[in-house]
Amino acid sequence: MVLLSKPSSEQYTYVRNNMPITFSSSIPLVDLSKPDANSLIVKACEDFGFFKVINHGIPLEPMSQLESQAFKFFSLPQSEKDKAGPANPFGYGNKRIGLNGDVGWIEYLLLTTNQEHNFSLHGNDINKFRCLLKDYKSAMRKMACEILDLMAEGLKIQPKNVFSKLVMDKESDSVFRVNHYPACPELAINSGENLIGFGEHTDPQIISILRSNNTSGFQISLRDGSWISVPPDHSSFFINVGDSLQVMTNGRFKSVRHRVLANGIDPRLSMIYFCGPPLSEKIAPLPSLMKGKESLYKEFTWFEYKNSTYGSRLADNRLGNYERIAAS
Ligand SMILES: C=C1C[C@]23C[C@H]1CC[C@H]2[C@@]12CCC[C@@](C)(C(=O)O1)[C@H]2[C@@H]3C(=O)O
Ligand SMILES: O=C(O)CCC(=O)C(=O)O
Ligand SMILES: [Fe+2]
Repeated sequence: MVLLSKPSSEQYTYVRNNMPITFSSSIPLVDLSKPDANSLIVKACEDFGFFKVINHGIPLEPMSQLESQAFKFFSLPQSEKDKAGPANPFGYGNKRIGLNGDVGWIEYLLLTTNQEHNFSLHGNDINKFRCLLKDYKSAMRKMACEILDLMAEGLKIQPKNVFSKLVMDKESDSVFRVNHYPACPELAINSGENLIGFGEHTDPQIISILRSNNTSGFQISLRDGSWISVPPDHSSFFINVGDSLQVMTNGRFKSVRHRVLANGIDPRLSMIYFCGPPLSEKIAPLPSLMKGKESLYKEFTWFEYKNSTYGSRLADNRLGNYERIAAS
């Protein structure tokens, strides 16, 4: 890894990564139309904290339209995009992620899921963009619930909606994010190098549902600490286990560390639906999963955890502060 300082007025330092990239074919695949989906989901969450979903029943066409609208927004002049910012907490953000100095080769829109945003996205097709966003968000919420119900089924716990009810709740604190990793002509000259687009982290929520265009860059970290690239597939969804689900399963599922490398040649566009519980929800292991064991975590609400994430750096082990040290 070498540090690349951008000349000119940009004071950001990007991490260049020229480690060889390993594409993996071993990423767990869940066919939602098959009866074994529930047990495959559980196995994938235990082994990887990550899986790919096919036969989800969500039509490609509206997703492609939403993708084009998003590309159109990101191709506006910088001054126009900045009018929708800063992403604090919602809106357009550029290069900076979070509040504590993390940067990446990225620009993004951070949006609520239960109300329409009041900032202007762009002139002409604003109604179309809004409409596509609204439909996509409700499709994601529905799919999240289906997956979470299968998860409870696979774990053989009752009621079936223990997880999904948190996302269905009208107070659910879910977030939607559209990420754009632009082409970078300067970088493209040195082929084989990458910039950190989105630095490594775990998602703090229950699960996140990711869909991207056909550009690679997304990587997950395996249990042995190695990184593998996830082959992109614009017609499938990828599910990340988040920190909250790790806690609710008392560590049986582990949240997956992931990151995005930008190759500088092909722009990447991804959309992520982060399934969050209501702010007042206590995040604690489900009694049915404790099997007489102690909780590995101190008790906290989603509000407390979310606040603590805003005080952290992207790569921090945020759950570390909430781990209960076993009495010896
Ligand atoms: C360094 C960051 C950036 C944070 C907050 C803090 C720690 C966790 C990050 C994320 C990661 C997942 C999506 C997001 C929306 C979230 O919920 O947690 C991100 C958020 C942000 O981009 O604002
Ligand atoms: O943009 C992507 O593909 C993933 C980004 C990500 O991990 C996030 O926004 O939390
Ligand atoms: Fe993430």
